Amino acid sequence: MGAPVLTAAAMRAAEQAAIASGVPEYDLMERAGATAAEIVWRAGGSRDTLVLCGPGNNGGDGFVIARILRAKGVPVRVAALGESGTASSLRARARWDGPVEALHQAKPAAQLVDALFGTGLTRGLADAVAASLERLVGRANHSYAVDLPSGVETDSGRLLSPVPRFGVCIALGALKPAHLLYPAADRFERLVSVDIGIAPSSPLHSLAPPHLDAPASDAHKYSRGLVAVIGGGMAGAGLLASRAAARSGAGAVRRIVPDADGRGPDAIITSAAMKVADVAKALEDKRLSAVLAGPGLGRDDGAWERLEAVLESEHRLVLDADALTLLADKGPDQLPAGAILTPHEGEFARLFGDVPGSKIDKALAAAQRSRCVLVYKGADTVIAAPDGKAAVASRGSFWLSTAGTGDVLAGLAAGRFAVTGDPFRAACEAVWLHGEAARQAGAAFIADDLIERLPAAIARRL
Ligand SMILES: NC(=O)C1=CN([C@@H]2O[C@H](COP(=O)(O)OP(=O)(O)OC[C@H]3O[C@@H](n4cnc5c(N)ncnc54)[C@H](OP(=O)(O)O)[C@@H]3O)[C@@H](O)[C@H]2O)[C@@H](O)CC1
Ligand SMILES: [K+]
Repeated sequence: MGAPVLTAAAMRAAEQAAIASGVPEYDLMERAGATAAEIVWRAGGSRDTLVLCGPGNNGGDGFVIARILRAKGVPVRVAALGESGTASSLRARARWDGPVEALHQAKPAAQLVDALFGTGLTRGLADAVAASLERLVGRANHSYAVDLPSGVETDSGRLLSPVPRFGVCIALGALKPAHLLYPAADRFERLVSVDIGIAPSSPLHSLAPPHLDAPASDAHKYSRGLVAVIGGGMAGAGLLASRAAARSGAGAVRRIVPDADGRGPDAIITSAAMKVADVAKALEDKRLSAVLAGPGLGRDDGAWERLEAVLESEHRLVLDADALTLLADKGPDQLPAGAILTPHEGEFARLFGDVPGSKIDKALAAAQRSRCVLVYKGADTVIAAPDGKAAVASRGSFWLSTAGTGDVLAGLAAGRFAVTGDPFRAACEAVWLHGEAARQAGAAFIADDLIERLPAAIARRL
């Protein structure tokens, strides 16, 4: 499992649990401030520093940071937004024995620490405050956001007012959704998560590198998983998916297509299934461990009939692309429980409509409603299971925004589903391997390049 991700409310509950177990709230603030100060000091030594402090506990952290940096000999100034309004922040402010400037009058410094707002932000910053923050971050050579960049909504990652881009974001105690969801996740270059002595637990995690197994000594192609990819008119997309499935660690891949076109590597068996009855017959093979439908399937009546045969087959299913569009048209109630669905934003909206909440909330609601594992794709990808657990993959390569990468992901998901038999685990493994293949491929790659990188990505996790 990756690092736990806590909403603002879950974070408050974790904080309350720590307080109930005997750790005073102010001790948490001192720990948070000391840990953040250590990070700033290690990177910046005695650079001229300006700390911006807000009215709540985020601001309290800022006063602790300022005090500790100053004690280390760092030239520190503090600029505050109004008075401190919580018991702990008042205490932290009282221990700062330097002057406090008004935010709008503060002069820039080489190093800027933003402790204006954290998880308690309830609305966008006033224009003048947002402008001061933008000006001071823009003039600093090094900038740090304490817990969150001020202006981002903790649970959704939305920007409630303009937010400048920071060098480092120091997540206190646990990750929050805004550390992983865009656009907030793009408001800092580097994310550091620090322990402040609370024990966060959550059904929501950042996506962790998977632990994969090499085949056992008695493995054979069927025991390792036989994948069928149901193709249609657009052979290329189905081929990309088939080739990704073939390099996913599964034992064998069959392409079931209208015409035996002779394309693809020799290791992939292509069977011609002209009629729906032929598709249904091909799906009668009990050795099939997972079936993928969608990439290149088409959207005409013939495609729908082939998809119906897939839905009736009772295999483990991965549904992507055209399959999702067809299901959105024909009625999402026909979504087969237990499948993996891999919609991008448009497909998600067509299938489930306007679901309220953050991207994580939307994915979880859709998973619950469909009783499927959702891989809600994008620059941030949310993998959600019907039982309420979710993983968020973020901060990967933006070069993945190119044709065919979705087909590769779908093929990978089918392959890993065939190997593991567990849809959530398979989806997490597929998303991680996809991201790792992109990382290895570097820049300006095409979807085919990702497939070539999959064996090395898998080898890293054995
Ligand atoms: N959880 C933990 O374990 C620990 C948490 N810690 C730290 O506490 C932080 C959370 O602190 P917090 O709850 O006091 O909220 P915070 O972000 O400081 O702001 C709230 C204040 O701002 C106000 N306000 C809101 N929006 C506004 C706006 N647009 N413009 C102007 N004002 C606005 C709001 O008042 P309101 O007007 O909404 O009534 C309230 O006064 C967290 O991020 C972390 O840094 C650590 O110290 C230790 C352990
Ligand atoms: K902040």
